[in-house]
Amino acid sequence: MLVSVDEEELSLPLENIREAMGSAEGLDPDSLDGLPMLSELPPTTASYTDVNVVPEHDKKALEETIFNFKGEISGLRSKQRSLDEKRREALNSILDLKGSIRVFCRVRPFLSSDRKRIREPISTGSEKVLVRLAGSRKEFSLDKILAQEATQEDVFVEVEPILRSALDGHNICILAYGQTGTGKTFTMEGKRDRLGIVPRALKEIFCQASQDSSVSFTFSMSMLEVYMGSLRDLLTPKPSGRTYETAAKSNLNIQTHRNGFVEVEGLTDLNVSDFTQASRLYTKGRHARSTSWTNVNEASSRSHCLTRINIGRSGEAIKGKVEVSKLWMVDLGGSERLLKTGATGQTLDEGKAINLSLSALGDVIAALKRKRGHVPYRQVLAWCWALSFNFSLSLIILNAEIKSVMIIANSKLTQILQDTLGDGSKALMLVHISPCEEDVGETICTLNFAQRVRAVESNRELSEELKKHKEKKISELDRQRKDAEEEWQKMRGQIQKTEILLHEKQKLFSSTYQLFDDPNDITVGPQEDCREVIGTPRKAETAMRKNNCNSLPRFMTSTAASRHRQSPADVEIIPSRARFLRLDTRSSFQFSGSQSLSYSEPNFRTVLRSSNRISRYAEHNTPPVTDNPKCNGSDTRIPSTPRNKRVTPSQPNLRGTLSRHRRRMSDLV
Ligand SMILES: Nc1ncnc2c1ncn2[C@@H]1O[C@H](COP(=O)(O)OP(=O)(O)OP(=O)(O)O)[C@@H](O)[C@H]1O
Repeated sequence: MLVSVDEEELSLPLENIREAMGSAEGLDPDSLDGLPMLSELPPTTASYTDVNVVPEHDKKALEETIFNFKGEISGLRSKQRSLDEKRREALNSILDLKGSIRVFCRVRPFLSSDRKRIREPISTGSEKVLVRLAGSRKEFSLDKILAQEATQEDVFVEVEPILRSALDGHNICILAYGQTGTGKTFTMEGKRDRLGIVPRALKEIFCQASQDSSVSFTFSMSMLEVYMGSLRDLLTPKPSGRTYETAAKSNLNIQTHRNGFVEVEGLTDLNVSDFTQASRLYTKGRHARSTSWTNVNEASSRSHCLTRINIGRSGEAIKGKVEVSKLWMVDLGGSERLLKTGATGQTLDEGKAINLSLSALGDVIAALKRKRGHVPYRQVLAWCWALSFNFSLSLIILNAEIKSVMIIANSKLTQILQDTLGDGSKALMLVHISPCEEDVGETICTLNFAQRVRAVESNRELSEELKKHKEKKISELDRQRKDAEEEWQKMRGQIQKTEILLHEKQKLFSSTYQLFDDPNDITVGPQEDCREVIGTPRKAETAMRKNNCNSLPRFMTSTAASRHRQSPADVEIIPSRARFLRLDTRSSFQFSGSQSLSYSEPNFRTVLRSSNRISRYAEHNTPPVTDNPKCNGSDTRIPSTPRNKRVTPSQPNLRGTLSRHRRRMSDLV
């Protein structure tokens, strides 16, 4: 057998050859597409009489290239980590400067059922809302106003930075507050074609997590509802023989650990590894809530619905520690003015329950903003016991007990949220208002509440000079954050490209020298585009490895006997020890590590072709390297979820029933 080889080319690393060939044909040397097939390489001059004889120095060159690629990847990764650190610090400072509890206002557009007047009572600026009422005007300043025209996308853009902060390890709480029918559920859940914050956030966190290979993320999800003092688990499995109603009504206890960590005892907490799973659970939770709505009269707008994502972070970037943070997304019950409505009985109790819990929430947030020593998470509880005592003195024990049970239960909302409203956490409250004249009274109540939550900072109105200074600082930090993010993305692109080259070399090395992939080795291809597969990086990596492994033809994968010969210890030392492996361990199908070999023997040609096809197959099956893939939950398509499993709002016919249930208290007068 005669193989002709250019001896000089044998010592050239593959990328040099590629570069030379690429530039000769006007190709981008970085691109793998358009590379000539090995079979197309021109014949060379040197010749060997036996195919099994491959110069040792060529093997060394290949090993060195692999070694260098690994070094390059680890250097890039460490740069990426420090950039991520910079980005996190900048983002955190921005959020702190803007305020750790921010209040936005969204104005609902007019609905076809609304009576529209020529002169609208609400006018908006970027941070101000003006309300006209009987000849007087009242102005409210908030952090951001989302006018009637604001789309779901506009809302999500404002929420995005705080989500990033959740992945960075902070406890986060996003709350939708407002009068019944002003669009809280629309903002949080959305509609099929206009997804709300929760489904977008689920998509965004998995997408962002899949891009960060320096941290390993784990996610789990829970959903519950607070209705008239009972906590209802919305993801509990339905036990056979019991209606969901009975199963879900189990009253759960809240536990506060010494370190301040709050846990709802017995609450279903399910691991989720990708967006599809999470959205499936979210749909289940929403339906559970819907079911109870149809069965329990008036429960629709009389409850708070809470979705929690627990985020676990571990890995090199956080020095081997495991950190857990929480993201709460809350659709609060509708606030009502009880005196105006003149409601009685159950409706009055529900209204009181919601208003009390909302007022307790306002107290807690206001206290936190004032950075008071005592935060009244349980203030309502103390009050309730005093009330109960007084009443018992007056021998109205029964009445007092009923009231105290209700009040205790209502404070549960603030108890559950206490570790996401305290130090180091960040909260965003989206207050919703109606554009209608007849709702102006309730609109003012809502905006007063919003002002109260924001009161302390706005009372300390900064001077113009200080305001400018603050804005300058924020934009400077924002630039730093964006620069770090851009650099990080570039690094990511470089890592992906180097990983592809490394992977090719490793494959070439294994196929040539019959060594097998080291399971602990960096043998990943490019990271998958999160728009196609949204999962945790670890999962994506595993899938990629499997894919790579399966892409080898059978004769190139290890047999039981060869695995036995090649102990794991041998495999682990590919870069250092493999170069000393004897040539006689190679099979007759092996060829030199350098792809500059030309050949004339037909069998050899077949092997080379199949090897080349493998590499091309791998390229086609790995998603393209995107320099800056956009995660933004704005892409509302959910490609991989079957139609019947997609996140959808409540069924229209059910919605019809619900809207009848949604008795507006103002209509009861
Ligand atoms: N920004 C918006 N754009 C279009 N439609 C909206 C918007 N906001 C609310 N709506 C519509 O207004 C109606 C009431 O909204 P929604 O049910 O979200 O109110 P809510 O505040 O959640 O009420 P409740 O307190 O009873 O739960 C729905 O039909 C919804 O589609």
